[in-house]
Amino acid sequence: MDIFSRLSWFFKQEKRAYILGASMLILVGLLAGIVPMIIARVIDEMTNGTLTYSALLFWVAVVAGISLLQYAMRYVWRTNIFGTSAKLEKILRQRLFNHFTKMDSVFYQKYRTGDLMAHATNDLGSIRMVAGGGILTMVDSLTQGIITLFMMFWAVDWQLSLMVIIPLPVLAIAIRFIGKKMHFHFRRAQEAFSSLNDKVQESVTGIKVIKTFGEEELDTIDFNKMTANVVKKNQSVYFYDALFRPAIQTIMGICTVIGLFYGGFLVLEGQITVGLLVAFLNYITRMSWPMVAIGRLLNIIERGSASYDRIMDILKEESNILEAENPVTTPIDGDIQFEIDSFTYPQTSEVMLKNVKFTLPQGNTLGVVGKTGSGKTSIFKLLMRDYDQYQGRISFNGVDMKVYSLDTLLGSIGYVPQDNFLFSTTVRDNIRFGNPSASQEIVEEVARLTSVHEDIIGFPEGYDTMVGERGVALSGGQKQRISMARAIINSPSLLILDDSLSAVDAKTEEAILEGIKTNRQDKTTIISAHRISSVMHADEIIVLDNGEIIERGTHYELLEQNGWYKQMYEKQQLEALLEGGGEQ
Ligand SMILES: Nc1ncnc2c1ncn2[C@@H]1O[C@H](COP(=O)(O)OP(=O)(O)OP(=O)(O)O)[C@@H](O)[C@H]1O
Repeated sequence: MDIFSRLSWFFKQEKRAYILGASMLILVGLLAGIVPMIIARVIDEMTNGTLTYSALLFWVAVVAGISLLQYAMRYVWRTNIFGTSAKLEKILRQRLFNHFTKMDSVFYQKYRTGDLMAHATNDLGSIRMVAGGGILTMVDSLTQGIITLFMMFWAVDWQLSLMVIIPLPVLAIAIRFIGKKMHFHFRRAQEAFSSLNDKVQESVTGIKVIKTFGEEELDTIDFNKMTANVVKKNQSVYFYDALFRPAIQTIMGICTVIGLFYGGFLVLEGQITVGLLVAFLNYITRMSWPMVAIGRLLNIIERGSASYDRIMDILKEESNILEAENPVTTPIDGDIQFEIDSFTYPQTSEVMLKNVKFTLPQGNTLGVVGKTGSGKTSIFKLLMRDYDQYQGRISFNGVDMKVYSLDTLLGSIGYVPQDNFLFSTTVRDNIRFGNPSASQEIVEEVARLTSVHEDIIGFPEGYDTMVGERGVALSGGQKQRISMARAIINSPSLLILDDSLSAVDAKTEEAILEGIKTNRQDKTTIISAHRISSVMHADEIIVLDNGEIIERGTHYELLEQNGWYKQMYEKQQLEALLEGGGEQ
């Protein structure tokens, strides 16, 4: 029941709808409670021989009128209670989504995407059930139970009523027991089903890999095992489900037998009329719903509480990246000063960046090279404030980056990640994602700059071609170049190309770098790459190894240092020659 008080903020906010809905429910219950008494009266008049045609028509009209009235009232309570509960789901979903957009990398490392999706769907659905079906079940069963018991005790016979309700507590206990078992098995069946879902998703996404390894058969066996498991778990649910209704019917049957036996006796004794006995038997059948409802309500509450806890736990999570009190919102520009003494990823112990320091004057280009895992992307993550817990300082134009508002900071940086991601929309909208009102001319201009325009006009529908979630219809190089165009369209003060040229050939790479250079004369660019040709024209190049700068300088200075850079350069030159590309 605690969940109702925890949701009281919502019930207060929507009290009008709930009061109206609950009032209608109570009225429907009251009217339903009257009908058996009308039937009793008609039967008694029949048995007494006092029933006239007009009286019969009158009572039929009354019952029909009650049914119509109930129809209208049921419509009102449904729209009010169920309609309002959908609002709660919407409010929580918005809060959750808003929260997701504010959270930092640490949060996304802690929670798996699949789990977050499940919270945003299943958990919110369970909470909505509390505010909809839960409230309905509680008010309706209480009303129906109280009204029915009242009519049985007051309008029929209290002794007869007492005799009949004796088995009801047994029913309540049985329902609770079976309900608990069902809930337990239902949860296990759900878990099995969600694992099956994950499996299908993974298999479909990785189907190419599965096929190339010839693992279809094993994958199918795996899938069949999981399906069998889902069936097994569901069978347990059906087992208890099969006990549920018969248990209710049996106990209600016992109640009816007692009612008929003792009620018949009272009729013979002349203590109650036949009509009242019929009404009484009708009331007995009406008692089964409140019994069922107790079990159902407890289930709804249990699930809703667990879901509410999970959602609140997520909402309680705070981002480690906090906005400054009075953040600077003027666009960032000027020289970049990157002075990191040390940086360690949260939940790890190894220092990732050690003494990485560089100054990048506005308009210059910095090249970052180094072995895989040497820390190149880590530098970019810090520049984009993915992590704050480092020793050192990063400043733009002498102002600590933490002073800028996050929107300003990130709005001034164009980032092209290694694993470029395209949205499921047209090529055009992907390119102008950061500037939806950009004209076709501007879109084409940046597409030319990143050498992808010719490719796009060759697509079936040109710039209107739809791109799948991961751009399945496009080559890796095309995806890279579209992602680059998307980053460039806003002329960001700082452009970061994180190994973004790896899937394009040497000639295209040269054209793109040349385009960027002429287009971004007074803007700053950082390029990380495994191919030396991507960075050799930079104003400064740093070579990272194990999170430390081991060499730095211009291309020619680095060649003179005769270290890792020179070795890599010569190796790559040789490879290019062997491939027939020769000196670029
Ligand atoms: N979120 C994280 N938590 C813990 N360790 C991380 C995290 N992200 C990266 N690392 C580790 O930091 C190291 C450097 O990774 P980084 O991505 O900066 O390397 P990189 O030089 O960009 O590599 P590559 O050239 O392969 O892209 C790696 O050992 C990686 O495992």
